[in-house]
Amino acid sequence: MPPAHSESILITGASRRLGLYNAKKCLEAGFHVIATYRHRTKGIDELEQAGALVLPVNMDSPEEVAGLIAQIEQSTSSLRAIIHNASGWLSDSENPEDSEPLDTLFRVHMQAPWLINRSLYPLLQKCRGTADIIHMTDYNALRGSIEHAAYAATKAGLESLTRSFAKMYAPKVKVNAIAPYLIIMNEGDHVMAEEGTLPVPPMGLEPGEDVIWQTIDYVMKNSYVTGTTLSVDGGMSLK
Ligand SMILES: NC(=O)C1=CN([C@@H]2O[C@H](COP(=O)(O)OP(=O)(O)OC[C@H]3O[C@@H](n4cnc5c(N)ncnc54)[C@H](OP(=O)(O)O)[C@@H]3O)[C@@H](O)[C@H]2O)C=CC1
Ligand SMILES: Nc1nc2c(c(=O)[nH]1)N=C([C@H](O)[C@@H](O)CO)CN2
Repeated sequence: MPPAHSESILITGASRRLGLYNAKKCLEAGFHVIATYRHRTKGIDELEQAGALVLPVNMDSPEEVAGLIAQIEQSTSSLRAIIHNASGWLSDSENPEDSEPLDTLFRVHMQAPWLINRSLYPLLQKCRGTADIIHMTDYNALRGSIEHAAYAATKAGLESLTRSFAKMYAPKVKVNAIAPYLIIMNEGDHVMAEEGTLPVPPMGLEPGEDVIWQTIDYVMKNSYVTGTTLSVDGGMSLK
């Protein structure tokens, strides 16, 4: 178990890949971790065994988000950081009359962070030093996407909330976004890579999860960075 005095970090969507990796890095750094998941995985078991408080929540449900907030308020007296990592990689619907996945991704990428940041701000204020909110957005948030327009739009909304919360919460709480290009491939990327249709950054593909942890660590250690979106894109913006 981490030291009782260690500060708490809330990270959402910690069941796999980047969320799981960065939750483990927070534990290694000596923080007490509160990790949320939707579907329990071996990774969540590992986090719990390492001393993290693991809490189930579907961020698509405002009622479940309210329940999560209440559980966090009962489990810690302060928060050092909130990392909004939970996200749905959902393709747009073929049906022009269907407003999914826009509705779902609005709730997951914007409404849930909105509710959590505003409700847990008092816990961030009780942090010994400066606290942090970090939003995981995306290289394509402001560029748009042909097949993931709802995903890109709601990530762009989250980037806008980054700047609004940064204005509201300074100087006690810094608020920043991290906008990666492709850090870890998923099914569709492997197909595109094999077909040669996946755009490759000047620094190459798949840098590994640690480049995101390095950015989180930098943001949390820098007392003067707020309201920014930090690109972690291998130079894609140069192309
Ligand atoms: N991987 C990459 O290359 C890139 C990632 N990003 C961003 O970085 C972050 C991490 O990416 P990555 O690890 O690939 O993401 P994944 O899609 O692999 O995992 C997302 C996490 O969010 C959780 N989640 C999804 N929907 C919900 C929901 N409705 N309620 C609660 N939790 C939910 C998932 O839980 P469950 O497993 O239970 O569904 C999972 O733990 C995301 O915000 C992503 O948008 C941005 C650009 C590139
Ligand atoms: N929630 C997720 N968001 C994103 C993912 C992912 O797997 N889950 N993957 C990417 C990659 O950049 C890539 O799949 C885009 O082609 C973007 N966001």
